[in-house]
Amino acid sequence: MIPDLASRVHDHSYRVDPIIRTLLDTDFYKFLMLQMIWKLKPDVHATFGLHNRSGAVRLADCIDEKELTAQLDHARSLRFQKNELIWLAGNSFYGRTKIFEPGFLEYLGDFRLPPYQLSRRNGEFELRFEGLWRETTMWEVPALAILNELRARSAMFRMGRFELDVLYARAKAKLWSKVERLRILAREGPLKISDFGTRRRHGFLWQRWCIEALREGVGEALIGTSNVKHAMDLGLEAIGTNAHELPMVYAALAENDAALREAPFTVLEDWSRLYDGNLLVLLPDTFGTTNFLKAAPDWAADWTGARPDSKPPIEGAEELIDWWKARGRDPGQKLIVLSDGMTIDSIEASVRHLRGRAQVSIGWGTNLTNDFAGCVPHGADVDVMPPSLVCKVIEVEGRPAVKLSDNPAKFLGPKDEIARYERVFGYQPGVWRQA
Ligand SMILES: Nc1ncnc2c1ncn2[C@@H]1O[C@H](COP(=O)(O)OP(=O)(O)OP(=O)(O)O)[C@@H](O)[C@H]1O
Ligand SMILES: O=P(O)(O)OC[C@H]1O[C@H](OP(=O)(O)OP(=O)(O)O)[C@H](O)[C@@H]1O
Ligand SMILES: O=C(O)c1cccnc1
Repeated sequence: MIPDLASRVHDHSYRVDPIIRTLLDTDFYKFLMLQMIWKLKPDVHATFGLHNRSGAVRLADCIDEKELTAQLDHARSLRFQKNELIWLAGNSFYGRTKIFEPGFLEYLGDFRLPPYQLSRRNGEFELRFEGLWRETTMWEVPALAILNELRARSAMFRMGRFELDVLYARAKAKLWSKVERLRILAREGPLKISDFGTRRRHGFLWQRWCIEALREGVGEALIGTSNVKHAMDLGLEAIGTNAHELPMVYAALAENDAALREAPFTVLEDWSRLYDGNLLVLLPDTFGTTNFLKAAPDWAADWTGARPDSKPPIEGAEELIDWWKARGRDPGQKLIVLSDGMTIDSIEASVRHLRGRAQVSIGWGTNLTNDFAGCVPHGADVDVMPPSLVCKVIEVEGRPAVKLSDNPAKFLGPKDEIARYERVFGYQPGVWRQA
């Protein structure tokens, strides 16, 4: 039973209240990827780093460094509990039992989050995680969830009991109005939606409220949550695909341009050695979607679906549909996971547009689990707007990691390496926009 949220925030403001309480409080795809890393790249070192894309919000201005340290240290003190490992071992995921090997579960038994490096520069935190990839990768989601929740707490710290009550009442009503629109959408035709909102959520219990509200509101249309702890507790499916870090690390490890060009497809080959069925979802945009699809081996078109993650959703989906058609596959049988900054408006528009043309599934993140805009009693929205924080792999075995994406705002890496990747992959900026 979820406690009264306003009372809880009020009552918990006087002592350390751990944000991450279990290592299962993370995205399911992290476990899928971790098993592959543990099996195929156990000795690779990869550094992850925090990157704040919202220039206007300086985290160190609103988050107390000591509190941040206490939260990060608490997360480092966690171990997987026996019952959690038994659940991971015995539960079926994507219709498959024993998706995790016994050796991997044994590895998890000894797992703890590796050390972190925290410093400050120009009013901003620098947070880095250096070490083995099979350890550092697990920081991404909890680190982001901690920072986002600390920021939300700092905004709520000065609010009184009734202001908090109104804040949550408004946020609940706001979410419910989205649920009502989804109900209409679900009555019109197929709808599949999943919570992807762990990393940028307002808080753990708020995320749970959102998931449970969605479940009551849309029923079967809620296919699950990417959050493993919520999935376990609520008896929901754990949902996951794969992330940019895989091609980013493989690319950084490439010894020459030819190997670099092949790296995104080597990732797919390795992934398909471990997983099949609905877990074969292409992530085409790491170094640009158009060139990825053009260069992709024909067998890639046999994968179950794709997750376009940086073009506007309809354009991204249309490009995939054209590609499957050109490769002689039926797009109507393919799964398209839309997950980049989805809002209720873009969900409605893309689901309606794509109905009957492909199987669409929505991964709903920030706009599900951290939308308090217009809910603050004094109207100071800026304090509750989630900053665009990411925690990305930045260095691999001493070499810089690069992400291009279809959206230049998401580029990562040193300028000269970005230029090299653009050349090697034949990156085509904005080609899709002119279509
Ligand atoms: N961040 C979190 N991660 C996992 N579980 C959580 C988290 N926050 C709350 N819970 C769980 O939700 C329930 C209600 O939480 P809450 O913290 O309000 O309980 P509590 O009795 O006040 O405990 P505490 O004083 O330790 O916070 C408890 O079962 C708690 O374990
Ligand atoms: O609804 P949202 O808040 O967008 O959450 C979901 C997004 O989060 C992840 O990427 P992340 O933003 O961490 O990195 P990226 O933007 O570089 O893909 C994921 O790839 C989704 O795009
Ligand atoms: O599994 C995924 O693809 C996923 C989950 C959460 C957030 N972003 C992506």
